[in-house]
Amino acid sequence: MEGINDDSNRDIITEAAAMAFADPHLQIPDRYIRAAGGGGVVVVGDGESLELPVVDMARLLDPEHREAEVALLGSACRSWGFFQLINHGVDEAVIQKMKDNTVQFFELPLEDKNTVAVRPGGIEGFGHHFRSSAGKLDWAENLIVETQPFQQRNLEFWPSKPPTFRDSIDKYAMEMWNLTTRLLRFMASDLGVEQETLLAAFHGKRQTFGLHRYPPCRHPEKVIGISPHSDGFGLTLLLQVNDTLGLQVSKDGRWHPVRPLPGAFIVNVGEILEVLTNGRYKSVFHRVAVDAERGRVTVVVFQDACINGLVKPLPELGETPRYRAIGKSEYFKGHTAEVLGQGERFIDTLKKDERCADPLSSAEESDAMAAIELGNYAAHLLFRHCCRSSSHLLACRHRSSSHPPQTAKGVAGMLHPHPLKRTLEFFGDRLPEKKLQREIDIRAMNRDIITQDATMAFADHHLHIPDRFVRADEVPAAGEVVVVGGDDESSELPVVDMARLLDPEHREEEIAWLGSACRSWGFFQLINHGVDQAVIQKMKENTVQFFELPLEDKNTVAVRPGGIEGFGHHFRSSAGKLDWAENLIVQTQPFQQRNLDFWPIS
Ligand SMILES: O=C(O)CCC(=O)C(=O)O
Ligand SMILES: [Fe+2]
Repeated sequence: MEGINDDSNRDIITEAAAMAFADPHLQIPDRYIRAAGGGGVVVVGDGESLELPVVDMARLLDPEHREAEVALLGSACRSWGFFQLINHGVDEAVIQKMKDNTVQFFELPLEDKNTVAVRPGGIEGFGHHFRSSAGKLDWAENLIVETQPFQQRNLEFWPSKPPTFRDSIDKYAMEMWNLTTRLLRFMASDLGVEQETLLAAFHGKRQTFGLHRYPPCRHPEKVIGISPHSDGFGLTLLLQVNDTLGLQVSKDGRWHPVRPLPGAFIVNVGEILEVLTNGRYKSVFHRVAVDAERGRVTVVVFQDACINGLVKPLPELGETPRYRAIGKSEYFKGHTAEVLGQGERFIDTLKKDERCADPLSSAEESDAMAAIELGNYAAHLLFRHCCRSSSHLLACRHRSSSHPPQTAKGVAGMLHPHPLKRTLEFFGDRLPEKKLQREIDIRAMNRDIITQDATMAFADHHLHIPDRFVRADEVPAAGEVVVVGGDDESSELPVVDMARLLDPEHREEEIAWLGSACRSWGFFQLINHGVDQAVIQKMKENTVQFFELPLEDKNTVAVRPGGIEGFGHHFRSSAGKLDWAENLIVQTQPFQQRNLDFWPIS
C-alpha cells in the first residue's frame, strides 16, 4: 500500500487465487507471472550487500549520545531513505498481540477473510495489492484499513475474527502514532526546524494499515510479492511478523535485501516527507521478493502528512522550494498513476526547474497545472523543461541491430521506457543544486564519446560485449516493467488521424480520441500528418548516411566532456553503464542558439 487514490484497482482474492497460494503443485496462474523476472532477480550477493543503517532510539533519548544518533538518523534518511529502528520503546505486548492476530486472520478460511473483502474501485479491505496497469497481480494477500483519524474508521473493513483483532489494531495504531511523533522530533532536530513544525504536518492526518501475507511460491523468480514502488505517504513503519526475508531496497541502482534485526522496526521515508524536507530525505524504491519455502507476513503502518491540504516543502527550512506545491487530491491521483504504471516517482514531476532564472508566470504555472491535472505528465515535463527554456532537442537515435536485445546477461538499447523523460530527468534533477542556470548546465552531463572499440563492438557481433554495456538487472522499477509477449497480448498505441482533426465532420470525435490517447497512454501514432514527405525522406536518408560514416567523420561533431550536444553515447547511468546506441543530439531552436559546430557537415 503506497498512498493511493480512490480509483485504485484492487482485486478480491478468489477461490482459485487462494488455491494457487495454498497448493505448491498447482500451476501459477498467468496473471501472477512476470515476464521480465519477478522477485528472483536480485542482484547483490550476500557478501556484497550493504546493510541498512541501524538507528537506536535509546541513544536518541539519551542526552549523552543524542547528537551523534540524530546525525546518524539524518544521514540514513538522506542516503538510504530507510533504516532499522531498535530499542524503540513500543509496548512489546501490543506488538505481540498485533502479530498473533495478523497471523490468525490470514489463517482463516477464505470466506471469513472475504467478509471484509475490498469493494470494486475501493482501497480498504481484504484482497490483492494493486493490479499493475499491465494487469499483473502481486503474489500476496493484503488487508488495508484506515485507522486514523478516528471518525474516518470504516469498521466494516475491520475483521471481527479473530475477536481481539480490532482491539489489537486500535492499540497498535496508537503506539505507531506515538512512535512517529518521537521520530519526527529527532528528524526536526536533524533538519534544523522546530519540532512543532514537522509534527504539525503529520498531526491529525491519515494513518493506514497494510497487512501483508506473501505465500511461498515454488517459482519465486516468476512472481513478485510487491512490485517496485516508493511509498506515497509521509512515513512508513514496518514490522516483520516472522523472519522470512523478502524486502529489498534499491540503492545505487541495485536491490539490497533487508535482514531485519530481531525486534526492530524498518522505517522508511515516504514521498511526502521527501517533499516536506525539500528533497533532503529520500523516498526510495523497494519491492518484495517471494520465498520458495516459507511464507512472510508483515504489518505496515503509513502516516500521511501535508501542510494546509498541500504537499509542499516546509517553508521553515528557509530554502527555495525544489518542488511545486500541489493539492492533496492531485497528489494522490499522480501517485496512483505512478504505482499502477510502476514507472518513475510522481514527485519527480513536481521538481522545479531551477535552471530558469525567472519564476514561471502565473499563466505558465496554470498551464503546467492543467497539464498535470489532465494526467498528462509527459506534457507537463515537456512544458517545464523544453518549451520553457525555448530549446528543442532533436535526438537522432541509431541502434545497432547486430546484437539482439537479450543476449547474454542482457544489453539495454534504452533501458528506460521513457527516453525523453529520462533525458529531462538529467536536465532537471542531476544538476548541482546551486549552479542551475537558464541554460542547461553542461558540467553535469555525462555523455561518453564513441570510441573505436565501442564501434567495433556495435559492428561485429562475434566480439565480446564490453562490460560497460552489460546490465546485471541493475535497474530497479522502471526496467522491470513487464514487456508483454506476443501480438495477442500487446495492445497497440492509439492512432490519431490529422486529416480527421482537420475535417469539420470528424473533428469532434477525433479530438476526443486524441485526448483519450494523451490521458490513457501519453503516446499515440499520428497519421496523415501533412508533414512534407520530401523533407521527411531527406531527413531519414541523411540520418542513415550520417550513421554510416566512418567513426572519425562522426567524431568531428563528438560530444565534449560534460556536454550535451554532439555525437556520442546516450547518458551514462549512475552505475556507469552505457546504453547500446550511438546518438547525435543538436539544439535546433531558437535559431540564435544553434551550435553549428555540432551540426555535421557530411
Ligand atoms: O511487506 C513488505 O516488506 C513491504 C510492504 C510495502 O512496501 C508496502 O506496503 O508499501
Ligand atoms: Fe512500500
